[in-house]
Amino acid sequence: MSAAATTGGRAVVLDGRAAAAAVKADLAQRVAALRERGVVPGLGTVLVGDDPGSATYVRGKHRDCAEVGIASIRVDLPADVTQAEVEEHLERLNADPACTGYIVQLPLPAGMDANRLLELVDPAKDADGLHPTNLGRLVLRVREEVTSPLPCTPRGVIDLLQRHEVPLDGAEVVVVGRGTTVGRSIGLLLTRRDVNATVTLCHTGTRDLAAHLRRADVVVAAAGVPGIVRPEDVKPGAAVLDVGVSRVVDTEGNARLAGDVAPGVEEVAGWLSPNPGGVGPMTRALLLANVVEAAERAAG
Ligand SMILES: Nc1nc2c(c(=O)[nH]1)N[C@@H](CN(C=O)c1ccc(C(=O)N[C@@H](CCC(=O)O)C(=O)O)cc1)CN2
Ligand SMILES: [Mg+2]
Repeated sequence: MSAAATTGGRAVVLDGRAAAAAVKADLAQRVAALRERGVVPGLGTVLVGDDPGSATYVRGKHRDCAEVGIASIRVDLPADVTQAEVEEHLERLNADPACTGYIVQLPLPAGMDANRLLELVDPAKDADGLHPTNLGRLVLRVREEVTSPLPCTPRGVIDLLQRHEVPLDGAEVVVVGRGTTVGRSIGLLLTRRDVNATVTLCHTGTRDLAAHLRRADVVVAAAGVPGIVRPEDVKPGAAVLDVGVSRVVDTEGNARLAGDVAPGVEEVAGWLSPNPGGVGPMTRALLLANVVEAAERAAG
């Protein structure tokens, strides 16, 4: 990406909206080519309960699908649906030829066994790249091309860094947070031989987070803890990606969303992916990429 927008501080913005638009423009052409061959990629979403954030993200996914020509299948279920009923819906999506990929929106209501549901997704239709078979393939394939779906947010983080030519070969990457969608798997991608970074995964049990952050060339902040990455802990010139998001209520009772990166980091970092406008749009774009790639593989 050539235009080097800045954050108002010294850091160059890792602009996820612009990068996602480029990814989607490429996908739209590939979808058109598939459609010419009679293949229509279709994304299914399974949303359980009434979490407003999750509902917004799912709506956004279907808007994205319409933008690139992917068909949409929505399964919206009430919060009191049983585990067995959700599992039946997944079996239906597994069997439905119109659905070439699908996701189970996370988090699920308390009491639901999310891991069991993720394991029920047909690995060939696993648009989130979170099925154990696909994560296992990533573990095995350190050198050769991975031809199974990859986790969307980690893929988006690396794509965003590479588009801005942030050096990763031999770089010290510190990931903060060990959640399912980012922290647990991003090291598997960053340590593949074609990327070749060194990765430290920090979490709530890490004794001295600041010491890890201070030597990082790249920080991936995905803890969901507002402001956990402070300017005084960032190495000058480092790349910082603000992935985590939390809802905070200020002293006047107004709710707002807050990222994991504290104000002032833009004065120290060399690159900064903002929140919003950084990794979030890339997560959505790479989800579409997984759907298109699955349809291309199925079409042969
Ligand atoms: N099954 C999944 N569940 C969840 C995932 C996931 O990848 N798969 N990630 C998050 C939620 N998420 C997608 O599902 C997601 C969150 C936020 C954004 C985003 O683009 N955010 C914007 C800001 C909000 C907005 O403008 O609407 C941004 O960062 O600019 C995309 C995807 C947890 N669950
Ligand atoms: Mg973002």
